[in-house]
Amino acid sequence: MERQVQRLRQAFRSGRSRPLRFRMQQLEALKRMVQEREKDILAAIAADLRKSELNAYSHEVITLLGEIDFMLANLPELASAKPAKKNLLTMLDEAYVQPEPLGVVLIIGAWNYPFALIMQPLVGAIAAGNAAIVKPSELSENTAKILAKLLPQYLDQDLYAVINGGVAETTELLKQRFDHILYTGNTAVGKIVMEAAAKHLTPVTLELGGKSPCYIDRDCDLDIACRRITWGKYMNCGQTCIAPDYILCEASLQDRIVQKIKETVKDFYGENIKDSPDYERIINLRHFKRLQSLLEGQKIAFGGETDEVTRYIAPTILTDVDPNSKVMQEEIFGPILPIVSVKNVDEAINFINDREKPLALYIFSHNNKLIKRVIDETSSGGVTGNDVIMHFTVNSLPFGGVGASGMGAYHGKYSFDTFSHQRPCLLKGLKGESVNKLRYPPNSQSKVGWAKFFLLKQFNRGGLVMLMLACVAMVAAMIVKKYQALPRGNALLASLAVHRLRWSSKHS
Ligand SMILES: NC(=O)C1=CN([C@@H]2O[C@H](COP(=O)(O)OP(=O)(O)OC[C@H]3O[C@@H](n4cnc5c(N)ncnc54)[C@H](O)[C@@H]3O)[C@@H](O)[C@H]2O)C=CC1
Ligand SMILES: CC(C)=CCC/C(C)=C/CC/C(C)=C/C(=O)O
Repeated sequence: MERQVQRLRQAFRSGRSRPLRFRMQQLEALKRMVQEREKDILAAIAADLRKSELNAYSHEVITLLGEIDFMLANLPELASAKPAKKNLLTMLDEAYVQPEPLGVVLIIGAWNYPFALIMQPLVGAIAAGNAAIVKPSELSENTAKILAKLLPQYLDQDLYAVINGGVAETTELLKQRFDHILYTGNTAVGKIVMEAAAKHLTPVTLELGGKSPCYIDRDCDLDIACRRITWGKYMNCGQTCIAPDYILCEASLQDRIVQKIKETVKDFYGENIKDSPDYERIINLRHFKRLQSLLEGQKIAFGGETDEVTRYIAPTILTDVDPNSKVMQEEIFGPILPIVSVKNVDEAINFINDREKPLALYIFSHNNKLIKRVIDETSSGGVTGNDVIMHFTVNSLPFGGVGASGMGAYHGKYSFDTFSHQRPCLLKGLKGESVNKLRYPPNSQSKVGWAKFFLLKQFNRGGLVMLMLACVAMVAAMIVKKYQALPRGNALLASLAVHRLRWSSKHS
């Protein structure tokens, strides 16, 4: 592994990944890979999650293609140097922020959207000019294999590599030095990743999980709310990091919500859910058993059927759920939807704030003021009002967690920024030493006064133009009069002195 990382580092050092033309070529190649090998990719995802090819395309390919197209269209602008505001001391210099690639980055993916969670960050890493190693989840082994087969066929093999394996291989990989690590997965492993990264002072983006609450207000269209919640909760069999984890509502709404979700499930998946091509399965036996254990002792208002052989768990709703029960202590990550009663929105806000900051928060209400209030008085990675999941699809929004649900963000511009260093550059000429004397020893009260004036004085555009005109006029007048009493440069200081005196009297 050490040699593999070194090989990538050498390729990065050659500078090959930096030119925009190269980055665009690699992104085009990635797009070609997705288009030409679509069937193989969808078949791999389908095999891992018993997902229909149509759903695999909707869940994992559409947003990826959008991300690639965004980068292709915006890369020149994203990668360009951005001029920076200057102060009086650097007025004549060049100041700008130049994004630069970080180096060799590591992307570790999770199994629940095994293709998208590797490919979307990879798009950002390539766009920003890095070399990258990707480590797909071993639990979604078919997708891991197809990534290892296809990526080297389409991308530069010295700059981008796939390493497959489980805990042992990832542990070994994490001993290597990277310039950034983006990890997607559970919080416990997130801590392991961060600890390993700390040994090399490597920055991390942690895309973790958590329990994303969904508050349904009394003043709401329950038909629409329940249809949207049913879609977001049961898609991918509840194995979505931003699925609504549980519902908070007034007790009087509970039965109507159950009834409407029940009807929607029938509309979506038919009478025999097991036969629906749109309903997935639990990834493995460990997770299946974990989910089964969450049902113990609960009041099952709908669903609850399980089948160990096929790892099927029916869309399930639990009512009158005790906030202290097991199902409310851990992220569910399966098709089980608890409803917890609260008296009103104040109690809902307190309920949310009493727990770890979630990855997503959903609020359904006709009342926009109420939605804004819940947003203002809580914290979460992201929010969607009157829908679920959809903020993930807007690539102008940063996607990521806060607190226990993660750190850093990606998607669109934010992916580019995550994998870039914003390098401040100030290019000065070698003239102007008379002004520079102000910062050279020996120091004096007068020099401090001048330094304060130059660095702290705020000019608006008009003020700056007036000051410059005043300086030019004074210098011109002095030249005309052949006024030589002050050495060159000090003439400029003299013109500024008038301003400084006025300013100092206000700020001393
Ligand atoms: N914020 C986000 O964007 C997303 C977050 N998630 C979260 O991920 C979780 C589900 O994923 P997991 O079951 O964790 O997926 P997982 O079991 O696939 O693990 C994630 C990655 O960590 C690696 N890994 C596992 N144990 C490790 C160890 N001891 N040391 C080093 N590496 C190790 C795995 O090889 C894998 O590549 C949920 O909590 C979910 O909410 C999932 C998808 C997106
Ligand atoms: C057609 C349509 C709008 C599909 C939505 C697809 C979507 C947002 C899937 C979630 C993808 C994802 C990677 C989730 C996660 O991180 O768990």
